[in-house]
Amino acid sequence: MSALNLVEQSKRSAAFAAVDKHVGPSVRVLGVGSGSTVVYAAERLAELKQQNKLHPDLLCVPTSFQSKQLIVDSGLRACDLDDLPELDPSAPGSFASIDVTIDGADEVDSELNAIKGGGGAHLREKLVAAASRRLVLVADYRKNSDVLGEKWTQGVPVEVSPLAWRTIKRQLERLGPRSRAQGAVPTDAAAVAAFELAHPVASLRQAVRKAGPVVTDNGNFILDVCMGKIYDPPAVELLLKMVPGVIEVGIFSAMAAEAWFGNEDGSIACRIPRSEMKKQD
Ligand SMILES: O=C[C@H](O)[C@H](O)[C@H](O)COP(=O)(O)O
Repeated sequence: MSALNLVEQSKRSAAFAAVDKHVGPSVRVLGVGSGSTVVYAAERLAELKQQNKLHPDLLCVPTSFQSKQLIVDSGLRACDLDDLPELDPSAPGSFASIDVTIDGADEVDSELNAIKGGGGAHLREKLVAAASRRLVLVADYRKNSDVLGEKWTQGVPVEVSPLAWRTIKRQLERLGPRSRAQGAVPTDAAAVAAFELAHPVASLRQAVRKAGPVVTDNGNFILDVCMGKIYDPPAVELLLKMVPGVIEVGIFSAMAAEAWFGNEDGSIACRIPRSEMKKQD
């Protein structure tokens, strides 16, 4: 099998396995992620729908324009996040009105912190993930990592306001130890040790087959911020998010409950956060 086919096959097997495990007739509201791996999840959902194995009134919450098309093309019903009924506020976890969300990832570390937004969809993806009782990631073996930034070296996708993208870029690039020492941003010890590079480099993501920048589904720009390995994803997420004009950061810290990977040898691995594994030992 060629390398390309191997990657596609591993995406497909991970997506099929995750859907089979998590999307049965009891799931009433499903979040549908974005990207090339989720295409296979949608393929499996369409099959299950044909076989009457899904809830008859299943609602699917999209995370992007692409995701909505996948839902509609699979014969499923799309529903906006804000159209979901408000749950009993006194019930535990009541904010989570989505039963489960299946989404892709660009890189996943041992605690299931993830980098997302390679396709520019991370703002809506994070909104949907935060409203989900369970976030399940699906990916091929190239995304399976110990530390974020080890395999995904294109930078953390950061959605920013087009109004002042140059100013935001400069501020993001000042998030090195020197600017922290000057008091430009918090000098919190965890944040200082959070990433590898003293001077992050942010680049405006350029469109392909259109002159100029990528414009997200929300009308914003994307800065890809290279900062080497990310040793403390929650601290870095917070640090980036504090820069005025940053709309959403493509670091998803401690949001995923499970990650399914298609391996090179054709097998499938399901991972939970390493700290959870230790508790189960
Ligand atoms: O913005 C895009 C999303 O975060 C995707 O889920 C992520 O980039 C992974 O995409 P793919 O499955 O194509 O590798």
